[in-house]
Amino acid sequence: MLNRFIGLSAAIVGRSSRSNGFPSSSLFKAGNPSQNRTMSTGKAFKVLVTHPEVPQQGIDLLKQNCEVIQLQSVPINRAELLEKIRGVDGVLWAGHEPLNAEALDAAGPQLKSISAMSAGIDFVDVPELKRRKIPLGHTPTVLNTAVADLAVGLLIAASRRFHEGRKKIDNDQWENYHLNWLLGQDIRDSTVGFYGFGGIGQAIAKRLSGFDIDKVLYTTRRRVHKEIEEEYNAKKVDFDTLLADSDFIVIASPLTKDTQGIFNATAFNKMKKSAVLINIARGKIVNQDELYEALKSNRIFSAGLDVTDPEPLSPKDKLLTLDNAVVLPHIGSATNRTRADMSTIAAHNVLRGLAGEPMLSPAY
Ligand SMILES: O=C(O)[C@H](O)CO
Repeated sequence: MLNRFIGLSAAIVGRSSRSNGFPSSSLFKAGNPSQNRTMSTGKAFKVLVTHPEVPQQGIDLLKQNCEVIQLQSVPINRAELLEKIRGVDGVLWAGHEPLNAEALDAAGPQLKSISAMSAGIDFVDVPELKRRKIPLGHTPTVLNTAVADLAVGLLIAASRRFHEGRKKIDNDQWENYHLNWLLGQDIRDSTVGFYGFGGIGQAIAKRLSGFDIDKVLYTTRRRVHKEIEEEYNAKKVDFDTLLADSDFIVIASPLTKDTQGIFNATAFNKMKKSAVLINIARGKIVNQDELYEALKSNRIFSAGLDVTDPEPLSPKDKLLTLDNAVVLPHIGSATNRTRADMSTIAAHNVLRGLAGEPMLSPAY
């Protein structure tokens, strides 16, 4: 029965794809007539949901077929997690708590399906999961638009000095009698460079095409499809060219051992003095001390960061003292609809893994 349900859900996903390739969460709500006709009431599996605030859409989906237990503490209490994970068949892993051998050992050998409720999986010991042949899902794509919207917001805020302007008001330094007061960088006719040009990068490029930018450069391991390059007037370049030629650089790549710390003093020294750096990916891709120096000395113009190293960032962090750094607390995917969709996709991943079928969004 579970197999029949999951097969049907795949068909629903296929039929209902929006432009980002993911379904509307409303199609998966309990009470959807298509589902009710085919759902089993049997609770064949036990699934742990690692966070009490996972949106109901995902929980309802799991509950139709599984016994669901849910952690109760926020922030996640590791001891509670290690206790409640014991004996479960599947896990919807929400949050960035380390998913490693300790957790897998605590679960036991029957564990057969896990999905993160995030796009990034840098908190997962992937080799360990692979070694144990446990499939892992995640939730990319569905958060592209929310993260892209935020990236554009950061790009405007950092290039037009929103943070500094607000501080001027707070400090009673309103000096607009100067003609060159708080002048920023233009977006029109600019070159925007993407470090990483997957779904999120492309969603940002799509939005920026409405800002009359001149061209898009990107640095990735593999070239994107020719049609995508044509759509965004995008050209693949090496890292040094990206740094030297871009007016705006947007970091939109996963954190890996190759990308960790790649935006360092050497990189900043190759950038234009007028360049604006945006990071919506992971804080550790940037060497934050060296970014601080580059911003403080005006070696680059400004930065807009949704992610930092570490997170949470201390309120006393020196980065926050800078006029030319706009810093947000990692809220790229934080919209109601996106969170609901993430829970839905993660629940489908878990169910499919339990059924021994390919996940909707496998992480490997
Ligand atoms: O990776 C993700 O899903 C976002 O950064 C939120 O964690």
